[in-house]
Amino acid sequence: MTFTQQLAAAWQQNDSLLCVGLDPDPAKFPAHLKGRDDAIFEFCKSIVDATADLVCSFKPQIAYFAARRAEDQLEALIAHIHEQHPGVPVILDAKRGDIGSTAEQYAVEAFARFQADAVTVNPYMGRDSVEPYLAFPDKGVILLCRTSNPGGSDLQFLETNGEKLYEHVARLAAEKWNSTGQIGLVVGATFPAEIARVRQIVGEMPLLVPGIGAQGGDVEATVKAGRTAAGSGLMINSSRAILYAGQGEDYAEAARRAALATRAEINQYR
Ligand SMILES: O=c1ccn([C@@H]2O[C@H](COP(=O)(O)O)[C@@H](O)[C@H]2O)c(=O)[nH]1
Repeated sequence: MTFTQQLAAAWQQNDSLLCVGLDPDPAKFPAHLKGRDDAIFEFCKSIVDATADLVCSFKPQIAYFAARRAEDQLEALIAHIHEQHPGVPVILDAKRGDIGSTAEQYAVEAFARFQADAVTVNPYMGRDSVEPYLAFPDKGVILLCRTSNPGGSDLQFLETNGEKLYEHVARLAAEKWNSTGQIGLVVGATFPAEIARVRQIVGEMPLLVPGIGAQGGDVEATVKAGRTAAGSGLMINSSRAILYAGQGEDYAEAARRAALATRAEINQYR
């Protein structure tokens, strides 16, 4: 099954457009996990097991694992998701971007080493920097388009040939680079008008939308701007607001409650 097919099945199976982001920060872990060698894996595994029936995808952010020399725990976590929750696709948030020969190695890292179903990629270096990921035909490639951070406007809002750079990225992705149907785009929930514009340009293409929860993006505006005619098309990411909904030993139950509430809020506007 391809990433796109898996995602469509998860949208339906779990009645969910929610993507839970796995950004494990040991400083925020409950006391009973602190000091354990496998704390990152254990923390994320409990969150995954408590929310897997409520999400359309999981999105581990590689920096949180690499910063702690915990890539082995990331590998184990993704393997756990595939074994225990096989319908839920994993998007590795790595935001890679480099010349083709190096991109080939990044693609192997994401898809062969970590066994991710999709990876985030920075398209700034152009088509040949994206192609090595597309050589893995079952995998998704999610390009940064209009990011959720305020500084994203510094470059993404520059005018080029009568349109903004993020619009150009969306158009390139939809009209020139996506002949295999593997591409999706990142568009921040903090900019609903731009989500609507991107949806206009790219048709039904899946959009990964971070920025609700801790970054304050408006759920109603996000869903209304980005949903497809079928009421899906979105992976709306929330990381900190779900992961750290509780601080005690019952943190996974608190995460489940937060995920349930977020899914319900999203579904209200589909
Ligand atoms: O434009 C972007 C692209 C990626 N991210 C990532 O999403 C999560 C957001 O975490 P929250 O805790 O829900 O704010 C994080 O991993 C970012 O690296 C983004 O926020 N914006």
